[in-house]
Amino acid sequence: MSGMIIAVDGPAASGKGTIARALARHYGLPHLDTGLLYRAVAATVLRDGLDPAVEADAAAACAFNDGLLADPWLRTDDVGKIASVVSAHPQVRAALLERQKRFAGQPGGAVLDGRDIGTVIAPDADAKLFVQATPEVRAERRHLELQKAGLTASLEKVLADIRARDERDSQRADAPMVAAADAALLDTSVLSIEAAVQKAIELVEARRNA
Ligand SMILES: Nc1ncnc2c1ncn2[C@@H]1O[C@H](COP(=O)(O)OP(=O)(O)OP(=O)(O)O)[C@@H](O)[C@H]1O
Ligand SMILES: Nc1ccn([C@@H]2O[C@H](COP(=O)(O)O)[C@@H](O)[C@H]2O)c(=O)n1
Repeated sequence: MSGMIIAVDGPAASGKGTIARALARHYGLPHLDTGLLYRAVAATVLRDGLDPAVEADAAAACAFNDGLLADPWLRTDDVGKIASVVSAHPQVRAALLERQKRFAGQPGGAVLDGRDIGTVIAPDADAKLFVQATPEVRAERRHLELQKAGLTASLEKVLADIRARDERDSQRADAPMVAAADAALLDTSVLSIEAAVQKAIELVEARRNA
């Protein structure tokens, strides 16, 4: 289908990126992982020795080179943690807003995943999903991912980081992580990837046909 906008939000390691990519493949739509933009700002702050807690420093890092988006370093938990610090600054959110809205508004439609897609970036999206899973399940998934990458953080540390990130992302004043009032909730805690994707397609179809 052309022209459909699908918004996928949810906390860290809930599976929203996996689902968003699968929906994009299924419907033949372009996909934007908006978390990567905040990660690029965080990586620039770290690389340039700036202070992520200082809004002007984080805002200066928004002029990153797009080549950075392909750097695997951006996917690490250290960068993710700093991303959730810089993303709380209104100037950072404002600097990244237009780019995301343009992606969402392209004529053929799009799938975007993040924290504020259904509420701020694409409030008129055709279908909105809020993907959830318990913090314990999310920590296990992330821990497994880290183990596969040869890293050795303990499960307890990964869980503590996930809880801290949830707290920062949901409590910030500007565009906090929250399910849009018209989002369908999808809890993936006890679903395999295949079952979660199937459920996501069913929910999108239900919204399309509503
Ligand atoms: N339903 C599922 N069952 C088991 N593992 C899953 C499921 N969904 C995703 N995963 C795995 O959990 C990890 C996190 O998934 P994913 O990257 O999609 O989450 P995310 O919400 O986009 O995370 P982040 O916000 O940190 O980018 C990945 O290793 C993925 O393969
Ligand atoms: N729309 C978004 C997307 C992300 N963030 C912030 O970036 C951090 C990293 O995101 P990941 O999806 O790659 O884990 C995240 O913790 C948020 O702080 C955001 O604010 N809005």
